[in-house]
Amino acid sequence: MSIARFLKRKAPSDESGYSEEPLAEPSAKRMKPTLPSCTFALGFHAPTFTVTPPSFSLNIHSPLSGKDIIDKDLDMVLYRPFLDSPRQLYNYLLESLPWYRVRYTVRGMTINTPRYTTVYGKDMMNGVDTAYQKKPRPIPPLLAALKDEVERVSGASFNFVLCNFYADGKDSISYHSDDESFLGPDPTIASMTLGGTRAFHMKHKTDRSVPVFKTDLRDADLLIMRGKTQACWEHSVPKRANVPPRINLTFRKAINVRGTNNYYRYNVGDGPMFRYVGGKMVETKPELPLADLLEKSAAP
Ligand SMILES: O=C(O)CCC(=O)C(=O)O
Ligand SMILES: [Fe+2]
Repeated sequence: MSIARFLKRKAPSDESGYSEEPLAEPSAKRMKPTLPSCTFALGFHAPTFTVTPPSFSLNIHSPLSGKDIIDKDLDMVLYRPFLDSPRQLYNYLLESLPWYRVRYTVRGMTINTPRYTTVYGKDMMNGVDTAYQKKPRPIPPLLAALKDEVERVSGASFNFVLCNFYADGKDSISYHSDDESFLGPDPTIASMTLGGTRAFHMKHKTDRSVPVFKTDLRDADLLIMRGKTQACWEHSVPKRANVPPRINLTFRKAINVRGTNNYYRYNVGDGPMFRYVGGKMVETKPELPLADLLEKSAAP
């Protein structure tokens, strides 16, 4: 559904659960999903988004079966596909989410994050908002519904959804592991792909005799990384020529305030916000109405 079509609708008066401030920035037990196919009512309170959310079905693929990917210190399960008919979800997230291109400084060096990011959630300490450097944003109902399904399948629980958008092959994430202490020991991280296929590489941190693990991640894939995977391996999405755009959602559990502060700092940041309008990213402000944005996107 296009944003233009959303615009014609009025916001319901009870759409009060969510508003965005101009923000300055797990060994899992596998379970069978109890609902092989679910229809979600997709209430989605996007920031400053004064339109009624669309309603469409998200169908968990049935029968759902995961493929184990096991190597030295590596413990993963790949559900391919996790969802049937993911296209609407991809389009909706791309057009509804506020995106950021975060720039930050470490040891005097300016780093430009080479992809669009955004984040929702709050750690399990669940402090008052004033305890945080940036006000945590509740997970919108659509992403919360997806999170519920991912929790059901992975047996893990999550309180954060990190979103990446790789607009083209120049966008990437370099080798890293999601092993910060604020995730607790041996965190389970669930990673969902929507849209284009991208290469996904993994390497053992210390044992150079273990071959690099190379796969691709495809539309509607759900990769669950667990056990010692984060402690012992790094993963990356390398730059590529001529690849289609891709959204990645990662589901995680942060155990303390430090995790929340870290996630907002590096996935929202202090810079401008972008929206995907009329087929491209347009720099905007949270308060700018979508009609203005559409005009801006139409400008040459
Ligand atoms: O896009 C992906 O598949 C990986 C994303 C990732 O590793 C991260 O956000 O930490
Ligand atoms: Fe990661």
